[in-house]
Amino acid sequence: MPENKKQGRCAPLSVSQNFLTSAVTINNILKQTTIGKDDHVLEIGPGKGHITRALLRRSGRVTAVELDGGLARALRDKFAGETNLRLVHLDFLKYRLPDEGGYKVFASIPFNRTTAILRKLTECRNPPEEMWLVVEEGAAKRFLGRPAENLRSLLLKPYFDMDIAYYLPGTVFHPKPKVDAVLLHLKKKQMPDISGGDRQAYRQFIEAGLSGGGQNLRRLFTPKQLTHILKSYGCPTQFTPAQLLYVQWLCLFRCRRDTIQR
Ligand SMILES: C[S@@+](CC[C@H](N)C(=O)[O-])C[C@H]1O[C@@H](n2cnc3c(N)ncnc32)[C@H](O)[C@@H]1O
Repeated sequence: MPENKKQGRCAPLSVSQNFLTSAVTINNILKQTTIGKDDHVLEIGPGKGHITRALLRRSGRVTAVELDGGLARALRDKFAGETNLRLVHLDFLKYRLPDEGGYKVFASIPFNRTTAILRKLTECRNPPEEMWLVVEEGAAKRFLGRPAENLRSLLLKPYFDMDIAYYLPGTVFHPKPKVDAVLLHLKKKQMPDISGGDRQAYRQFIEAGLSGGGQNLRRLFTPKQLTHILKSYGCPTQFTPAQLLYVQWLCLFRCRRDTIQR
């Protein structure tokens, strides 16, 4: 089922309208970033424009994509004459990201669209150099592979360094959401751990390896190979996929790829 759909319908916009209005909080979280006057920043879901205003002060130019018609109209009025701002009234999932050139993303995004938004940003042809996304704390931990690696964390880690840059209690939002939020930071790796040519094979390896409780992973290697690899890379000999760390998955993938190529 598509991430944003429940019983075939998109979740209503109203379920994710938690606005960050405090200028102090917004400035505190912006201080965690590298955003400066040379940067083009993409904001997803500007809402009432509190973050947009702070981004305009700090960056070179801002593109803000808002789905809600009423908010988009109010933003046009609020920022009339602002030449460094491009406002787009559109579903971000349908927005065409820049094909080339560097850009950064800073956004307090709708929690119910987190995975779809992150996939769009990280799986496109020209991902942002850096992203700071206000997301639900639980979701951020899953992307970081805490407490255990999972499909999403393992597909992100070859290409992005990730960390939690700031913790935001629910009380800083209006209305207060049911969960706490964090500022998730992703930085594109200059040298990805997986080359473009291996991307598809890596994805298939991870998908196969995570299913079947470790049996599928074992079937990809001879028992001798597996014993050797597990020992060399410090993996437990009786493992479940959830016990393996990202670096161990990476080593297993490389061994498998080299065996096939030999
Ligand atoms: C959690 S609110 C945050 C608003 C604002 N950034 C703030 O922090 O005050 C999410 C915003 O994203 C907008 N939004 C929801 N889904 C969207 C989508 N698919 N594309 C663009 N904007 C979306 C909502 O209308 C809302 O303005």
